[in-house]
Amino acid sequence: MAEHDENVVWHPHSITREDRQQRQGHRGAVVWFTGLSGSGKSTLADAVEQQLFQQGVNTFLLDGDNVRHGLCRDLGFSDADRKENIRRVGEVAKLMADAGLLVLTAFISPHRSERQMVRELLDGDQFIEVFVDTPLHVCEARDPKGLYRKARAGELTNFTGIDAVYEAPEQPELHLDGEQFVTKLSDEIIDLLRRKDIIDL
Ligand SMILES: Nc1ncnc2c1ncn2[C@@H]1O[C@H](COP(=O)(O)OS(=O)(=O)O)[C@@H](OP(=O)(O)O)[C@H]1O
Ligand SMILES: Nc1ncnc2c1ncn2[C@@H]1O[C@H](COP(=O)(O)OP(=O)(O)O)[C@@H](O)[C@H]1O
Repeated sequence: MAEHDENVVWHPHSITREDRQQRQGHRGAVVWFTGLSGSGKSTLADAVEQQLFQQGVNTFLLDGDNVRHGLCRDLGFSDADRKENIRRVGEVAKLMADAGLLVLTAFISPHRSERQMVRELLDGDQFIEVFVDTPLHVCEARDPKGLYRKARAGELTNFTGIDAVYEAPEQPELHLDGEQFVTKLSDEIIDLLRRKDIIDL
């Protein structure tokens, strides 16, 4: 892949992130959900987005399943492809957060190094890592898409938690017990966003 071109120069713009935040009444940030397939990332991100949207926050939800139909349709599930998936999503999330949106992302993002890469793309308090910690046996029992069954049957390889690694976050901003009720978990997230002064609802 082509590296950064030294002949391409960054162009400063007159309207700043602060200008946008002032108009919108809240800060731009990225709430980054990570966890096994079936842990509840999409469900939770959707619940949080609904609450925030109804309160007038400008939100956007980037979801692995959806992004892989478009922006990342050329990528599979090798380590290299997952890394590129997260790199692209991280860059898009950053652009959206700079535009003032409260971005929610729901990607397995199994590797610490890639989550760290996204963290470093953003300002310190703009990246909120939420670990949806649901035990593998619970995710496997839920199996809403039948993918664990296929992985166990050997019909699907490189499946996270079965024959591909999931590296749990060591110091996430929020560590959630994914077996609790969705309403309780989404309240915990909204509380954190308030405490961090990202929203003021
Ligand atoms: N091999 C393998 N491993 C894991 N997941 C797989 C695989 N193949 C397909 N799927 C489906 O793709 C969804 C995960 O995509 P992500 O973009 O979130 O993955 S990653 O962050 O790049 O690891 C994931 O969605 P979620 O269940 O919502 O997590 C699966 O439905
Ligand atoms: N907190 C929860 N308690 C019980 N079931 C849940 C919870 N969160 C999600 N689920 C269910 O688990 C399944 C997987 O959730 P999903 O949000 O698709 O996970 P992910 O996006 O991490 O793959 C779905 O059937 C969903 O309804």
